[in-house]
Amino acid sequence: MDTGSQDQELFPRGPAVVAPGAVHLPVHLAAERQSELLAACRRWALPPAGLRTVRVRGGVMSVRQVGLGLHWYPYAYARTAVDGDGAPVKPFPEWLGEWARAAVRAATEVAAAAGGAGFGADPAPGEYDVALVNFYPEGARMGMHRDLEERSPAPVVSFSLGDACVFRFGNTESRGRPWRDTELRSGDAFVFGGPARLAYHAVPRTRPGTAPRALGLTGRVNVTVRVSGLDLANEREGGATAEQRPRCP
Ligand SMILES: O=C(O)CCC(=O)C(=O)O
Ligand SMILES: [Fe+2]
Repeated sequence: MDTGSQDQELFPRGPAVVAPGAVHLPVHLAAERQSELLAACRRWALPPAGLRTVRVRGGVMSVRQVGLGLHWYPYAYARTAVDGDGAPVKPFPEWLGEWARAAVRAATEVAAAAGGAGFGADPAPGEYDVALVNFYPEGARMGMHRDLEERSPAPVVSFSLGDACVFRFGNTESRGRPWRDTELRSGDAFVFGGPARLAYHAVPRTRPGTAPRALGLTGRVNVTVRVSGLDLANEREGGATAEQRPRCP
């Protein structure tokens, strides 16, 4: 079915449990909050340790990224932009952790009302400590992957800004089916944890030109907020902790 923006008034989008432990929260961020988050993303994108092109085995990702709190690179975390300009990663702001916790609370209510799986214990204040900001210019996509570099089972919270996209949420076993496609629009949040924490997911395409005009963004920005479960101060320099795992460009 076409779920274009013109249908929004006729068929208001409600929160949905996409898989056990995976909840879509449409219009979670009001327009003002979206602008606030976008303004922050623009600051974070500036050097040092700003937006960069990510090299993976077999090429470069079409999505450009910047990390907060810790720097994610294929396929580990570090304290500095080891595959960028080498500068210390920008700090993770406390307010963004609070936004993530609020989204988890909202998603928990949705999951409970549906009688489904929750996310385990609510993350404590200050527990969210890293974020990955993804910028999708027209034509960018992200292949099927799992978020494996964190050592915490806490739910991942994703906030979307700008152009809508198709968000493909699969299973924990393989990159293949079954999966479910959800349209994520500007202001939507998506929370995945519990039994869905290690599920494969992807962004097969964005829908160029669908960003709310007032936001003033060409393209799509996604901010995923996570609990790293890592204390890199006590780990070896560079902080590589995860096995080499492919995240397709
Ligand atoms: O852009 C998105 O909605 C998903 C991003 C994602 O999966 C990731 O950063 O690991
Ligand atoms: Fe991901």
